[in-house]
Amino acid sequence: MADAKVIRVGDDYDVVIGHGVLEQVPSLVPDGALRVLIAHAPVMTAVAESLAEQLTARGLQPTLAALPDAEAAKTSAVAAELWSLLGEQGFTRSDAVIALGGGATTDLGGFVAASWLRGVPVVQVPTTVLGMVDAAVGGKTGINIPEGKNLVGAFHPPAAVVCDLDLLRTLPRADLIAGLAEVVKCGFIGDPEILRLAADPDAATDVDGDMLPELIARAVQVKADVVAADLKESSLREILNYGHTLAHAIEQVSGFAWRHGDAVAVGMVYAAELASRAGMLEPSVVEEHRKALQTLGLPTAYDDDSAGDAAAAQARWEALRTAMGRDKKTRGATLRFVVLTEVGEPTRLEGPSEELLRASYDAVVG
Ligand SMILES: NC(=O)c1ccc[n+]([C@@H]2O[C@H](COP(=O)([O-])OP(=O)(O)OC[C@H]3O[C@@H](n4cnc5c(N)ncnc54)[C@H](O)[C@@H]3O)[C@@H](O)[C@H]2O)c1
Ligand SMILES: O=C(O)C(=O)C[C@@H](O)[C@H](O)[C@H](O)COP(=O)(O)O
Ligand SMILES: [Zn+2]
Repeated sequence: MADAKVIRVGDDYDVVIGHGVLEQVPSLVPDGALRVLIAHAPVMTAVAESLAEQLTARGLQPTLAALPDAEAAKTSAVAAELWSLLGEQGFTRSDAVIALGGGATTDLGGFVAASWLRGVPVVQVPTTVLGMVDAAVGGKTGINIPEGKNLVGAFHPPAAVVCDLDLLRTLPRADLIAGLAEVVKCGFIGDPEILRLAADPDAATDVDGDMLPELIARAVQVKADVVAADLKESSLREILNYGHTLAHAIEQVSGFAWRHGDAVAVGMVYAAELASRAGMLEPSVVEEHRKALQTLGLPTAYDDDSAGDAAAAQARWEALRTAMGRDKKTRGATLRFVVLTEVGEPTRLEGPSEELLRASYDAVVG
C-alpha cells in the first residue's frame, strides 16, 4: 500500500486518503461496537461483503443493507426501512453504521446514524470523488422530501472517513468529472492552487496518477478547515455552499436527472454572473469559472428544454425561482448567495433584485 495521507478535522476525526486504505475500516469502527450496519450503494455489494467478512473476523456482527441507487436512497422511506432493521437487530448506542457508496449513500447512512437512538457512530467510506472531497466529510447528513433537496437532516460528524482511491477505478467517467466540480468549488472559495492544478484535465481525471489524490487532499483540507471552525453553518460554513442555490433547484426541477456536481458547476457560473452584474466581481473571473469548468468537461450552461417556447421557459424559471427560495441560506423572503469578490475571497450577496436574478439566469441558459 502506498503512503496514505491523513487529514484531521479539528480535534475530531481523521480523513484517510490513499490506495488500499479500505483495510483500515474495521479498526476505525469505534471500540465498544458489536453490531455494525453496512449501508451500501448497490454497486458496492461485493466490497460490502468483503468488509463484512473482515468485521466478522474481528468478532463484530455486520448486517448488510443494499440501498436504492443514487438520489433514490435519500428518502424518508429508505431511512425508515433502516430504522426498522436497526430495531429488529437490537442496535444499541455503542453499535455503529458504515456508509459505503457515493454522496447519496453517505448522506443517507449518516442521517440514519444521526437519528438512530439520537446518534450512533458512523464511519464514512465514500466511493466517488464527490463523496471523498465533500459529502462524507464535515458531518452534514440528510434526505430529500418532495418539497426540496436535503430539507431534512442533521449535523453528525463521522467517527472516521476512509477514501480508498482504488474504488474509483470502476466509477463512470461522468461521475468522476461531476465530482471535480466540488474540487473546483474549493479552488474558487479557498485554495486557488487547485485551479492551476485542475487545468490539466488528463492528470486530474487519472485515477492512477498523482494529481487526482493531490486535488482530493487539497479539497478535503479546504472543507476540513471550514467545518472545524463552523460545524453548524452559523456563518463561515456557508462558503461551502458556493453555487448550490441554483444547483439544488436544477436538481430538484429536473427530477434529479442532473448530477449534483454538474448542477454545482452551472450554479457557480450563475453565482459569478450575479456577483459580476452586482458590480462585486470582475467579468474576467466569470470567464475564469467557465474556462476552469469546461476544461474538465463540466457543464457551464443550463439547457431548459423549452425549444423557443417562451411560456415553457418562463414556467421553468418560476419553478427554479421557487426552489431557490427553499435554499437553507434564505432568511424570510431574502435570498442569500455565496459570491466572490475575487478568487479565494467569498462573501454574500443578500436580496438581489428579481431583475438581477433573471438576467443572470438568462446568461447561463444554454
Ligand atoms: N453532505 C454533504 O456535505 C454533501 C456534499 C456534497 C454532496 N452531497 C450529496 O451527495 C450526493 C451526490 O453524490 P455523488 O456525486 O457521489 O452521487 P451518487 O452517490 O448518486 O453516486 C453517483 C453514481 O455513482 C455510482 N457509484 C458510486 N461509487 C461507485 C464506484 N466506485 N464505482 C462505480 N459506480 C459507483 C452510484 O451508484 C451512483 O449511481 C447528492 O445527494 C448531494 O446532495 C452531500
Ligand atoms: O458541507 C457543506 O456545508 C456544503 O454546503 C457542501 C455542499 O457541497 C453539499 O452539497 C451540501 O450537502 C449542501 O448542503 P445544504 O445545506 O445546502 O443542503
Ligand atoms: Zn455540493
